[in-house]
Amino acid sequence: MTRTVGYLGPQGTYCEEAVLHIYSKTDVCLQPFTGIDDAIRAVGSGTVDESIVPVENSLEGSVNITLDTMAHDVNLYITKEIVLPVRHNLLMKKGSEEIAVIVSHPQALAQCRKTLGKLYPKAKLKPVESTAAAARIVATCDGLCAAVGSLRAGEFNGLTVAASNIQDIASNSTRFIGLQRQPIVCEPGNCKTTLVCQINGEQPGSLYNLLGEFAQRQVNLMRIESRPARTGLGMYIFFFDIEGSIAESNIAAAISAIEKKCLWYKNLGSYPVYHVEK
Ligand SMILES: O=C(O)C(=O)C[C@]1(C(=O)O)C=C[C@@H](O)C=C1
Repeated sequence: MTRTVGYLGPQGTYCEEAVLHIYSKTDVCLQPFTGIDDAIRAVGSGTVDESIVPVENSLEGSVNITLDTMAHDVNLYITKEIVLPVRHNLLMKKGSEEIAVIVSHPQALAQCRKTLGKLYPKAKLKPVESTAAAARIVATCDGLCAAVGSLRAGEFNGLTVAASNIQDIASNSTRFIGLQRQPIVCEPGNCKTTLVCQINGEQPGSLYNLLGEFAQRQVNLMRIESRPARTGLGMYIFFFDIEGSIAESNIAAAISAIEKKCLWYKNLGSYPVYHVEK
């Protein structure tokens, strides 16, 4: 049976670009969603086999909706990571000159905030569901609007490029993850492992104690991110990205020690990392 892969649509998003670096269009059935959380929940409910969604950007940091949905709303595993260079363009209707409104995904607008402020100080920035949704809107607007998005989004919607490489930092890149209902076996090598847990924040040293379990086993942490636990103000959950696979004995031992010290805990899986060259 053909594998169905969900992503943040419509056609022309960076998310779709990440999917197409992993799968060929002829091998999978691509299913666009209007929201990142919809794409994630569709894996949980069995509507699609996998969804590929953004999780972190080098300029703007975490994509909170991805972290929160994974922690609170579904029980899924990360099965791959794709790091994609993100080069934004300002897309306009052919023949337009003035720009009063610039539309895009909030992450994309934020990644270009300084550049847009310099080029179009009077333009209003308007967030929409995705960069490709923004390009669609511009294709049907009165001509005073522009979209921040990819060259593909511009091409699909018949737009011209008014400015290219408008991200505030040239090396801008976004990490995407593939989510599935079952974990994969990731042989030690180019692997990462992600955990999320809630600790007892009222006990002094509880985070320090957790970190000690990694340190004493020479386990390298690549990222720590905290998000609200949703159990009250001042309560947090922590995401840990670890270098390596749970198939490695020191990582497996650190994880089982941590499990015992948390109020709740989820192992989000061990998975390979793919870097897309630009
Ligand atoms: O709107 C898109 O094109 C997306 O794929 C979403 C998204 C994100 O949410 O981070 C992906 C990559 C860029 O960082 C900007 C936007």
